[in-house]
Amino acid sequence: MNTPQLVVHHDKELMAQAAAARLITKIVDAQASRGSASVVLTGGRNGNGLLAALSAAPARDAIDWGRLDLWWGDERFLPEGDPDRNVTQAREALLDAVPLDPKRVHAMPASDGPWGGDVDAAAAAYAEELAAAGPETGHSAAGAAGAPVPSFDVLMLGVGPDTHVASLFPELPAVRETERTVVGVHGAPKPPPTRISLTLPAIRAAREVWLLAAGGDKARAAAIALSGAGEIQAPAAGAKGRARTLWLLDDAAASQLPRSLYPPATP
Ligand SMILES: O=C(O)[C@H](O)[C@@H](O)[C@H](O)[C@H](O)COP(=O)(O)O
Repeated sequence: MNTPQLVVHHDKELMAQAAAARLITKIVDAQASRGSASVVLTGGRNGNGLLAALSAAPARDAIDWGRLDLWWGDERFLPEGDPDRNVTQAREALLDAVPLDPKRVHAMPASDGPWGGDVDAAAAAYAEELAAAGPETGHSAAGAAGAPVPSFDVLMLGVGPDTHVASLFPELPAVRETERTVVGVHGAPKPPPTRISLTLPAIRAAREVWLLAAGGDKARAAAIALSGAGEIQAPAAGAKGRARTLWLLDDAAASQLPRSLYPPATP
């Protein structure tokens, strides 16, 4: 598995703008070489900041919005339209302003959807939707194959102060999952307690995984995850892309990284 690369920006606004520019280029290149692109969005302030920066970016419409598939890394299991749902926040930050193909916007189920309050059934349905779209097979750390998921071009993840990514929290059952690609999460320490999440095998099927961490409250998490911690204790440590793993940080989030990692050595 590849070694994470680090890019540190001065502050969170610059990080969001630079990450948005990077994402535009990535999507445009994928569309040029494969006809379409697939991106996995994350919830949280850092992910929404990136979407807002993308919305304001002059090069925004270099993207062919009708040939973009959007998926989610996790969702807060709440009713459709709830302001705390990740998809609601993404729509406000960007999605409502661009001409996406609604069939390619793969929101995770809501708690008032066809599966009602059964989060495990809702998670299984999302796994089926991924399998129907996906040629790739998820790979766990142990190499066991999960159900297929698409070969996402970019999968973004916010990083929590406790090193969680998506809704994979340290030591909880979801982070130990090696077969299923999507799971229901019960008792999450970050509200709301009931969530849907991709698992590490599904995340690791992505070509590129980008971890977004801005702010001093992320400094300890970044230092732990990048210093060889195990993925059960530090889920962010297990989030790696097949071709590339990129940590996008600001100065505050990079402030506790070991000197061997940052700043890079000069020749
Ligand atoms: O639904 C969620 O809550 C998330 O997807 C979660 O994993 C989030 O990305 C991190 O907690 C970072 O959130 P911030 O960027 O707001 O710190």
